[in-house]
Amino acid sequence: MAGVVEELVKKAGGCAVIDGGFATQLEALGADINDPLWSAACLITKPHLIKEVHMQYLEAGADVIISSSYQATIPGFLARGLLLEEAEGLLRTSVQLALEARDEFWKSTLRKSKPVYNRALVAASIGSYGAYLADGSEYSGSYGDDVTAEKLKDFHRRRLQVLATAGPDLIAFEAIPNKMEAQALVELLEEEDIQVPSWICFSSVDGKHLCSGESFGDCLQILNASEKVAIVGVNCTPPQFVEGIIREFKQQTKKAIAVYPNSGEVWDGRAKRWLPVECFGRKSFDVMARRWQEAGASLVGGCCRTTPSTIRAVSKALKSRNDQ
Ligand SMILES: C[S+](C)CC[C@H](N)C(=O)O
Ligand SMILES: N[C@@H](CCS)C(=O)O
Ligand SMILES: [Zn+2]
Repeated sequence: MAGVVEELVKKAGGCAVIDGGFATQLEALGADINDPLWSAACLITKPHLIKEVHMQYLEAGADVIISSSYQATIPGFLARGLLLEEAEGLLRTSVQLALEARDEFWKSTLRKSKPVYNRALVAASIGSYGAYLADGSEYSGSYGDDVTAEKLKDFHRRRLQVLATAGPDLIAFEAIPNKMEAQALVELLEEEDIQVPSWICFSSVDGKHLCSGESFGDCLQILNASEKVAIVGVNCTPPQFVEGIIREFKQQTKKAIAVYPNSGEVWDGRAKRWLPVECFGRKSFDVMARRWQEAGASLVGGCCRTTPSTIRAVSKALKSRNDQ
């Protein structure tokens, strides 16, 4: 584990808390994210809401907050009519807003007599190529025959460079749905010699494979070989699968494991809405978070359709255990 993460996990008593659904909470605050840029549209239209969401997750007890750049891509911003410098500026803004929220929150916490929080880390989010396509392929892993690892590296390269130099503590590659993209990211981290420690989290729809149907074990072998990857895990995956996934990861890797599942609802990529298939709320997350820690996760949080109240419950469950 990278030093900075190791220190945080230790301070958090063995399991650090990641924030919850970022886009979900932006919507709850009134943002319209029905947009090809999804939550990243708010970098243009409503940056104050982005900071507000970060503040709410910090207040809820998050030890790690994830920036608003999941679907912020240079081609996406160019298609919106922005200039290259503007697009790169918005990527930097996404990290800046999270850093500002972290620093302001930490300053206000230090003024309180009994600190119950840790100084949070900021992870710069990088969503998959499928997230950019906005066609549901981040949950199928099917990018078509013309997409190669080289093409994926070229897609990710400049955004990674810009975000890595914007001052985050971590880079968070989120909801990676297939092996080719995992391989491309590991190669890119080496080629660009990125010094900021990374996590790479996969998405899964069946709890046994990546969304593409490929094996976790094969992908973990690729990640295990890279010193640039500090943490591996799953996100935006139904929570009922997470305990089994942690147990499988434990057999396949020595790296720290992060899990931050969604609520169990399923994204309909065509209709662009969540289907309430089986929805787990904060009460279930409270119980499950303890089991995930016992199974070996070092970082636990929530993804889409989880909220600050979910994260408050997770934080309470994990931190109260440490006080015993
Ligand atoms: C994590 S999914 C719900 C993100 C949204 C998707 N990439 C889209 O733009 O439709
Ligand atoms: N960090 C992103 C991940 C979406 S899958 C969010 O929470 O909106
Ligand atoms: Zn998600």
